[in-house]
Amino acid sequence: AQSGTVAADPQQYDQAYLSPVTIGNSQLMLDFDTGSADLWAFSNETPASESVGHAKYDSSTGTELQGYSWSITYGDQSGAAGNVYADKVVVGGVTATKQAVEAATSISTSFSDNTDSDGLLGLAFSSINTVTPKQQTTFFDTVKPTLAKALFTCDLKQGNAGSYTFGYIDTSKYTGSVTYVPVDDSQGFWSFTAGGYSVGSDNATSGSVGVSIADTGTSLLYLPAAVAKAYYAKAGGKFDNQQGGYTLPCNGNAPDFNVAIGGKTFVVPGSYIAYAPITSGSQTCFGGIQANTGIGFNIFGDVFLKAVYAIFDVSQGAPRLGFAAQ
Ligand SMILES: O=C(CNCc1ccccc1)Nc1scc(-c2ccccc2)c1C(=O)NCc1ccccc1
Repeated sequence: AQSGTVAADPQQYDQAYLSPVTIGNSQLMLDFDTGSADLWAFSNETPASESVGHAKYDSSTGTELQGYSWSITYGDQSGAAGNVYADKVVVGGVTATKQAVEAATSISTSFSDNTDSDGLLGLAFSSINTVTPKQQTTFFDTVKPTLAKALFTCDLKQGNAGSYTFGYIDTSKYTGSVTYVPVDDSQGFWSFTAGGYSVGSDNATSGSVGVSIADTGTSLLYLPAAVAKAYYAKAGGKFDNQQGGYTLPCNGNAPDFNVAIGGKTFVVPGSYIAYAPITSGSQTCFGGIQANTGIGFNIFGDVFLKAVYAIFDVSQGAPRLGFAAQ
């Protein structure tokens, strides 16, 4: 049975985390993304003008899936599209001999401009893979039958290399016990329900945060507008139309954000929520918590995930998420 681990290296401000992946004879840095289900990469089929500074998948090692194509658009209107190959993919020693690899023939500027990232490795459910005419499986679904345990874990860190494991839980990565919650995979996401929340040392938890997804591909923590408002009221932040979101002082006094999941309270340190100066050297920071307006559910992105050890587990049949303090 297979199992393995791979580093997750943070970009500036932990905007994304990138991991080394071997596809055929190419080595690329991919953004592991539990919020989408396509493994796509810059390739020899990507226009040179769009792939300056990127490592590229050389599709000559793959077997083309004739007539297959893919096209994906994310909530920020970024996206990519292209052709599909079957090729060998190795992640941290775990090998998928015939993995659908989506070679990009067109890519939006936000991906072309981010030269650290050579593509995405989707880890959401394969039900939202965009390949047509026949949907393909994610890397995790492809290797799942060969894994020691049908699960993967994510241990992201603020400003430091974290890791993903496949097939085993690294018990040295967390403290205390793991709290498991049921996952509703009907929309293709790792979706769970979060409970009450509190700000700073207040212990009076309020309201209920509600339906949420665990999304390594999204940088920030998107919460109901009322919860974001309550947080920034205590944090001395404000909604800044020009910045397109909440900002707050970078001065190190941002309160923690506490949220109950499965009856256990998890703490997001205030230092994660003073996310990044709005312009280099500014004393005003863009907030790591933002309103989920227009999204329809909460996104527990990297700002939350780097505060916990997360276990994405389908070993029990029904999918579940495990969270532990780290
Ligand atoms: O799309 C994802 C997961 N992939 C994130 C990603 C990774 C690399 C490059 C681009 C995007 N997650 C989800 S689930 C639902 C949304 C969403 C967000 C805003 C409006 C509507 C839907 C998103 C998403 O787009 N996340 C990325 C993102 C970018 C900008 C602002 C918010 C979120």
